[in-house]
Amino acid sequence: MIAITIDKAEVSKIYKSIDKYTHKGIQGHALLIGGSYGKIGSICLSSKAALKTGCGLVTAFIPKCGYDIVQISIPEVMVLTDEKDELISNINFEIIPQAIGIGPGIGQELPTQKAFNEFLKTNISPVVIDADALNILSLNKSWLKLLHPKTILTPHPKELERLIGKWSSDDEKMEKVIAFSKEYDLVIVMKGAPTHIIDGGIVYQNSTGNAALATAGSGDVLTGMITSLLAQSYEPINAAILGVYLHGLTADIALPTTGYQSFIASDIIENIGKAHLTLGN
Ligand SMILES: NC(=O)C1=CN([C@@H]2O[C@H](COP(=O)(O)OP(=O)(O)OC[C@H]3O[C@@H](n4cnc5c(N)ncnc54)[C@H](O)[C@@H]3O)[C@@H](O)[C@H]2O)[C@@H](O)CC1
Ligand SMILES: Nc1ncnc2c1ncn2[C@@H]1O[C@H](COP(=O)(O)OP(=O)(O)O)[C@@H](O)[C@H]1O
Ligand SMILES: [Mg+2]
Repeated sequence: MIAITIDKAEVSKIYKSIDKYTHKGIQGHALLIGGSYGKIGSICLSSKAALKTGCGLVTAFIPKCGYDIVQISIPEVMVLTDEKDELISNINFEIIPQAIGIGPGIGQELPTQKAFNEFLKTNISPVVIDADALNILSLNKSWLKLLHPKTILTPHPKELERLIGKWSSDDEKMEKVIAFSKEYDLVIVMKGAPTHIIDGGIVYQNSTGNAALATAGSGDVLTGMITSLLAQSYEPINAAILGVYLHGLTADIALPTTGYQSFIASDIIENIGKAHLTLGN
């Protein structure tokens, strides 16, 4: 196993500054798929985080009940809706996104499971899989072989346990995740304190972030950030490394003004700009 610390020196090697002559059409189009009745906020957070991380265009694919919510809360984001009101049942779109993030707030209802299966069979874009989409994979493990190489999975400890089963020590957990990453050729963002990223036999350990991130929606924001970087043509492993680093750095930057208690997921989004500025333009 090779172990690498994700610090400023490491991310500076992969960070791409913005070209003076770029435009929104070549800056990457990210599609965020998720939300269900009562959990539209998750996709608002992911979509806004994607825009703030620098991609040129963001579209949210959500159930109909979220249409006004997303349009009003983030006017910069375009919206496509499912035919169903309260859940996603048929993921159908004509745009060609450069990356897709799927799962925040999507729920695990049977029609949503079926839609996710169809999506996996037909999708051609690089993907980040999070939250309930991970739980759906855990319920249907044979679908794991439908994932393209280097698909990014972002489980928190409970989602990870559902995917790979229980472990009895940190060493055993790491062995199991490495084996899982190798078996399906996946990039695993193993969220925690600290977050590790596993790409086969290489394990990256993040150095940013603090307990302020233990707040609702902070993972939804991370999904938007990594999807945005993927859409901007970062290789999957580099999108995961840079996304996790910047996400943690926002909490380190904000902590002196928010304290641990009052920091919320929207504060991550507000500080993405300052985090980016520590690396370049
Ligand atoms: N505003 C919104 O719309 C929000 C929607 N969310 C969505 O709600 C759905 C359910 O997500 P949840 O993650 O809450 O549900 P889960 O049932 O997947 O996870 C919650 C369980 O995991 C455990 N857990 C979480 N992090 C842990 C850690 N670091 N160490 C140990 N145990 C840990 C908790 O104790 C709890 O038992 C997802 O689709 C998610 O995207 C949440 O992200 C919260 C905000
Ligand atoms: N104590 C902590 N220290 C550092 N990072 C944390 C801590 N608690 C949570 N995080 C980070 O916050 C995020 C939580 O993600 P997740 O559990 O998916 O949240 P949600 O589903 O509510 O959006 C992860 O990136 C995780 O690493
Ligand atoms: Mg989550």
